[in-house]
Amino acid sequence: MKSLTLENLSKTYFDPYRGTQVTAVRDVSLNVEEGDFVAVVGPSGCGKSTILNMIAGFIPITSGRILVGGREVKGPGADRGVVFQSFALFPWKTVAENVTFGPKMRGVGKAERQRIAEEYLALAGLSHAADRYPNELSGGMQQRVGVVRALANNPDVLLMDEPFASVDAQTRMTLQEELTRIWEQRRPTIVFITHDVPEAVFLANTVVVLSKGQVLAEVDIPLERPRSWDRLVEDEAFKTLSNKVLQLVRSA
Ligand SMILES: Nc1ncnc2c1ncn2[C@@H]1O[C@H](COP(=O)(O)OP(=O)(O)OP(=O)(O)O)[C@@H](O)[C@H]1O
Repeated sequence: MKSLTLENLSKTYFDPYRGTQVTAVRDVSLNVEEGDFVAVVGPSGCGKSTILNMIAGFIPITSGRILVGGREVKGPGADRGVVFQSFALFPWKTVAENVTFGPKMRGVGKAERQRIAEEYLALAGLSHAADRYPNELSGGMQQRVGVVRALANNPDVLLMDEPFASVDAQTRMTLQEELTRIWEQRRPTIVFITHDVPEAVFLANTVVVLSKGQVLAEVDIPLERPRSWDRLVEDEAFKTLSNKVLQLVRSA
């Protein structure tokens, strides 16, 4: 795992309807320490996905720099793993084969792939589903496979764009608890994008609030770990922090 640094990052799109340039991200600087967990929130259109897509290397940056472990990155790379809300597991591959697809592409041998599958499926509580196919899994299980598939590539930074937005509320809370547990065990460097303020506060060490493409605030979340909804739902510090972030988002 490595640190992630954004230096004066900006992105301008050409809007074909208006025939003008639109600045989606303006001069964003951010430092995510190695092994840190940062959530990014903000109203629709504030530039969250644009920032994540630039970090992933999926879209070119207009100006500024992105550094992973102090080294400037340009374009996509296996050093940055990405988990989206809707992503495709390979339907013709089993869960274990999906998880080890990246290692296989990198030339990792069969025995080692077997070990990786066992390790990561156990991490996600999915050992029993190793030989199933994606269409035999619930939505929540598919999201779990997506998360460990990204982790099995051993990325320096894990980028997550609303990965739990499409599952029901109950499953979503379970996935959030599992992600914090996995983060505590493995300490991947995570940037997690979400609309959902309680989700951001529950998961992260720092919540970054974006407004109109700029960083409005960085809020520290010094809540104890391990975090569970049973405990935090009635926790005064959690409520106070969530309200603080919510007010910032509403003012954004
Ligand atoms: N390909 C594009 N071409 C032109 N404008 C774009 C493009 N992609 C995004 N934008 C504009 O850039 C701004 C930021 O969009 P972005 O999708 O990054 O916001 P967001 O915070 O992720 O929104 P949401 O929460 O709704 O997904 C918006 O004004 C959007 O309309």
